[in-house]
Amino acid sequence: MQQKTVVVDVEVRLKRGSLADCNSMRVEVIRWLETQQFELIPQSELDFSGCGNAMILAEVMRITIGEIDTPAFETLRPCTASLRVYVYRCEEAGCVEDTEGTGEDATPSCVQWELPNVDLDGLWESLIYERGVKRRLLDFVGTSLLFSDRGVNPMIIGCNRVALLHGPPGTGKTSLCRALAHKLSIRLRQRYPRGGLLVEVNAHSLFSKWFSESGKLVLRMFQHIQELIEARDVFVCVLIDEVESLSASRKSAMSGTEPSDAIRVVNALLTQIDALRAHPNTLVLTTSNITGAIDLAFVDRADIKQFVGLPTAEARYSVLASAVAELARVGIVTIPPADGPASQGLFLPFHQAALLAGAPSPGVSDGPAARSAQLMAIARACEGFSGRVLRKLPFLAHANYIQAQTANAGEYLAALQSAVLHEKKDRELLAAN
Ligand SMILES: Nc1ncnc2c1ncn2[C@@H]1O[C@H](COP(=O)(O)OP(=O)(O)OP(=O)(O)O)[C@@H](O)[C@H]1O
Repeated sequence: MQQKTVVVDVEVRLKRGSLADCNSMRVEVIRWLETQQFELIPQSELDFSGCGNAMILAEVMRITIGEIDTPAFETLRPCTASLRVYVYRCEEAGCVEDTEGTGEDATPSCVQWELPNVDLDGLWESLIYERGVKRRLLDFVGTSLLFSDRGVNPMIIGCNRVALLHGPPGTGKTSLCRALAHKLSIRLRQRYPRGGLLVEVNAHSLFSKWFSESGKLVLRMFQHIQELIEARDVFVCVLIDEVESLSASRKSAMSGTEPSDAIRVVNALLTQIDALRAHPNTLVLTTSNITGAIDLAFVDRADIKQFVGLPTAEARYSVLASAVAELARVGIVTIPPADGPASQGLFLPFHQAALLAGAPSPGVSDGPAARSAQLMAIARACEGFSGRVLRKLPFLAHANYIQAQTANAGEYLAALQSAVLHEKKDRELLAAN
């Protein structure tokens, strides 16, 4: 018998209103998968329509394969993998804003999500980074939990359970933090049966017109977080966005242009973050656009500092391919029936597309190879664009160059190319001014 070595995480989302028992479902899914020979593709959805299991067909909405740590090109099948199956239900209500003040003066101090949350489901898979970025974040949490389980003395080995994601604007840092919190609430379900909570704080908002009140605001907010943490069967992620604004305030305070209030507020925040360390069911995720501007006191608290850069050619190709596939799914982009269902056969995988020499011949836009070559040329032209810009281009391509209910794939890709050229010109103009 072949040895089962590679661990594969499989997430099973139950349908809305499903009353299925998660443990029984887990057993059913494992039983089915262990007999299957198909290839497991990392971060893809599994087609289980032909599984022949009445319980799975009636109750399951989606089955997703997690990150797989095998060398690229190595084929992995369910029957030879070691499967870790997680069954979950999504909280249907979106985020809730906890605001300070009333009327015009109302300032959202934090936003709270119950996890797993329907609004965040699929976000992790939609974010495309170089190999290892997501794995590193998951491994960081794994090590943090192991150390706290084994009672490793924090005075001997520092572990604050604080992560800092930094990089250019629009590269998906905030989204990645939200997606990580959602993912953890699914994967840590056995440990935290009541699920998770994500409390999102925008650091900048702590220093706006509420400046003189900020100290109190920080304390009140962390008191609230402490109350949430008290329930030991809930995993609480605290996301602090734009942490560089804290340092800016502290620096200006130290140079004497601001009252000592600013120093007190930042110190209060750092003290509160330190206090969270005592609770193993918490994780602090922070983001920043300007790495150099972050307070060293803050940087030192982060156990890991993950740079999140502009998308690589492979990521750009995948983001754009997923956008065209989505438009094909809803029938806005059409593909010839001979190419198969819209969800498949639209584009070749990146490594195959990269082998296609140059752009496709003019006028030839049908068939996965021709489309992939065209998309590859577009993806290459998008060098320097952030993920945020890439996600907007497919909309602009339609709005500016199609303006019809449907377009064939060739027409749409030509529109996408025009949208990219337009975006580049806009950027050149902005840079020149
Ligand atoms: N690598 C990527 N893959 C897929 N989508 C991405 C990627 N990077 C960014 N996006 C998309 O861009 C949008 C903006 O992302 P987000 O706001 O999380 O970025 P950010 O880095 O936090 O930005 P900022 O620093 O300006 O706050 C999201 O819709 C996200 O899904």
